[in-house]
Amino acid sequence: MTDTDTGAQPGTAHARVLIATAVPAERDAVARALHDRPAIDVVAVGVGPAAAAAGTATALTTAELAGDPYTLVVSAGIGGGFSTPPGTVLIADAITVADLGAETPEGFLPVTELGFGTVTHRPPASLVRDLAAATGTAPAAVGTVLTVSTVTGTADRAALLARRHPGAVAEAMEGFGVAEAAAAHDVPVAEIRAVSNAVGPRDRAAWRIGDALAALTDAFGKSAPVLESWKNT
Ligand SMILES: O=C(O)c1cccc(C(=O)CC[C@H]2O[C@@H](n3cnc4c(=O)[nH]cnc43)[C@H](O)[C@@H]2O)c1
Repeated sequence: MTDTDTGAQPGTAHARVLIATAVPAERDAVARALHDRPAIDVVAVGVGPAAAAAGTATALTTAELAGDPYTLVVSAGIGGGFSTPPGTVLIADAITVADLGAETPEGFLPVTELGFGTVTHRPPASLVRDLAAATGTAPAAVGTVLTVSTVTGTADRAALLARRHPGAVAEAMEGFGVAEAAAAHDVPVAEIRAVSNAVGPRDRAAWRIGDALAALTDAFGKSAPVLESWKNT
């Protein structure tokens, strides 16, 4: 296929978007909004940052080797909200791993303070702005989405995370892994979450997964034109 076939300017890579969810139910909720969008692929990469990084990196490498690389990666799914009700759509302006580091007698040290790696990936500001506008997301619902390896289950832990990350709007388990893979391939990243539950004392019966999945479908229906047309300038 040539650049002309895709409608892109000659010599300009056409947009190709990879959306990574944790589980098939999330993948299907996103994909429901994306029929007739051949430039966007949705894959379920597994639960947790390690599975997410491995699955995303595999998809990125496969596309590169096929000569049709992805130009944008999105981590998507349901998540715990810090202060917004189930069904709220949240957009990350920072994707931060909350529990990568070391406990010390003086408290938690992020891995960067140990001299390693990174703890935050920042989606491009113009993409965050365009996604928020397209989905009608309020400014208060744009913020840091934390990545955790253990779902928060107590009020104490929720308060500690909120104190440590005052800009946090949500926690989930994959964003940082997806972002690490995207960064390794030099591809920009975004994260979109729909709230299924509150971050706090564990109450699995109170999770509103159906509401969150429906909100996810709606958000991706509205976001698809932005994802397809957004250019990293
Ligand atoms: O049981 C189902 O039908 C079902 C359908 C879709 C998704 C699920 C999940 O359990 C997804 C797990 C996924 O959700 C994220 N998540 C949601 N709430 C939180 C939270 O409070 N803290 C951290 N992560 C959360 C997370 O990304 C998981 O991978 C079930």
